Amino acid sequence: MRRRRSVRVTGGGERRGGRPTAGAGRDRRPARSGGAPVDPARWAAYDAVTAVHRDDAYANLVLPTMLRERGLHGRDAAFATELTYGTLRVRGTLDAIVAAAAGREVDRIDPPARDALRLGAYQLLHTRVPAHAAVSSTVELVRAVAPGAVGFANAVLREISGRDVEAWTTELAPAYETDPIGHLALTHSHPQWIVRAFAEALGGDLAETTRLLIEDNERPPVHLCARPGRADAVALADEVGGAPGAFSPYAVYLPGGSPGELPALAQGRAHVQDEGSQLVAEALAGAPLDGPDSRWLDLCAGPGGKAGLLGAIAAQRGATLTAVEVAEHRARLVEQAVRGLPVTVLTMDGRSVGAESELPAAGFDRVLVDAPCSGLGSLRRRPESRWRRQPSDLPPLTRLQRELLGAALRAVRPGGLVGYVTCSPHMVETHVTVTEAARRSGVPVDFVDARGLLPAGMPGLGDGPTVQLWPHRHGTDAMFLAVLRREPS
Ligand SMILES: C[S@@+](CC[C@H](N)C(=O)[O-])C[C@H]1O[C@@H](n2cnc3c(N)ncnc32)[C@H](O)[C@@H]1O
Repeated sequence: MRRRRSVRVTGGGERRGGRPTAGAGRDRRPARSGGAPVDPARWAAYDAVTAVHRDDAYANLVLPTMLRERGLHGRDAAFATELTYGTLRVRGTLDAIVAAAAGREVDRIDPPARDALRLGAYQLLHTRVPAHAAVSSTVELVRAVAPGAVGFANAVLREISGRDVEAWTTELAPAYETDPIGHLALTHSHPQWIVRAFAEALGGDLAETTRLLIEDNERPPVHLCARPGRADAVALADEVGGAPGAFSPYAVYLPGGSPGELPALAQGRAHVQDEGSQLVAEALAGAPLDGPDSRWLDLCAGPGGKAGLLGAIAAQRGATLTAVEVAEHRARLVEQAVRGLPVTVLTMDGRSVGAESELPAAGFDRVLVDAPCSGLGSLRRRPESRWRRQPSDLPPLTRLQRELLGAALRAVRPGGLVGYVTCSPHMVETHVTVTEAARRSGVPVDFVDARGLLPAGMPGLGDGPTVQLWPHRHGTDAMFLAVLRREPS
């Protein structure tokens, strides 16, 4: 029987089992039973992947902390990051291959051995690590975390190493002709329901859906937003060694993938923000509006990315922004993000428009609803999220989205504008929510063609009046934007 051995990462840098963490980056810890040592980068990747699967941790939060605590930099940190994010992203395909090689479902493999095998399979199938090194280092990892599974792991890895990833997926995926969604899901490592939702949002175009799935599996570049009035994108790009964005006038693409401790961020001249988020915020701020234009509202502000940009634009235009966030800790993040800008942060439920004096009905000229959503549009930035999300998440989310958009339509004055945004292309969170919320609100509205609010010449914006951005078309997260004008009274 295999013994389970839990390896736990704690905030204090201690692990059960006595392996030190803090400052251990240079250590070559001996394997437990006399094998070769496992290097710190693979340990970090293993511990991060395990924390995600066992503790529901987020890789983009847990891994940087681990790297810092263990003193991992440069190539070690890059390797640990590649292993962690890559393994989590393509877990679905890896699991099918591990199961086939093991002759049993992955659910029937002990979790420590299972995560080690996923990491080993990733190295064999998706990296240039020589096969013998991928196998031996993974076997040593298994020796440390699941000693009873060493022989099993060795056999499974040798079986996997006999073919490349194309050969494996050709064997395991259903035929494209009879089951295109199942084929794409296994080949490109996405849950089937998500592939189906993407295909629907792309009008059933499976070739384009495939391009999107491929893009979702790439490591995305970090985008910075040069805050208007505080920084210029071209100068910031020079300063950080990056490149100005293709579409947003504020965007800078950062080389190397990590913003680290950039002075521009510390000094509030810029913040990290996907270019798509910048574009939808800028679109709402720039939409033509008759009459007063000084009271802006962000109804779902945490953690404050769009509030930071809107606040900076508001400062230039003599407007003020009210930023509403229901979660206390996220409201505090908004406060940090808007420091020095003409923004008032309210910790309250955005649905209370008309019931709270700070959120008067018909009291705002421009209102943003950046609604809580499934996040299916930013899967490339959150490697584990595609496996965590479930179709059953959608009904409560869409109810909340409708209620928040209804509140926004109450909050905007006659003639004013509401921007509805999701970081999801799922039709029930985009078109269905907007149509239903507008119908139920009883507030008469017209759609503004959002295509005309985006930079001239931007390709692939569809037939309007709403806009769906896409990673594979625009290099942005898949942000959706609808702009509604409340009919003047
Ligand atoms: C998609 S995020 C907004 C992202 C933000 N606009 C930005 O750019 O950083 C949605 C936010 O809405 C908040 N939220 C959820 N329900 C809410 C409610 N009823 N009222 C106000 N905020 C709510 C969530 O806590 C979350 O912070």
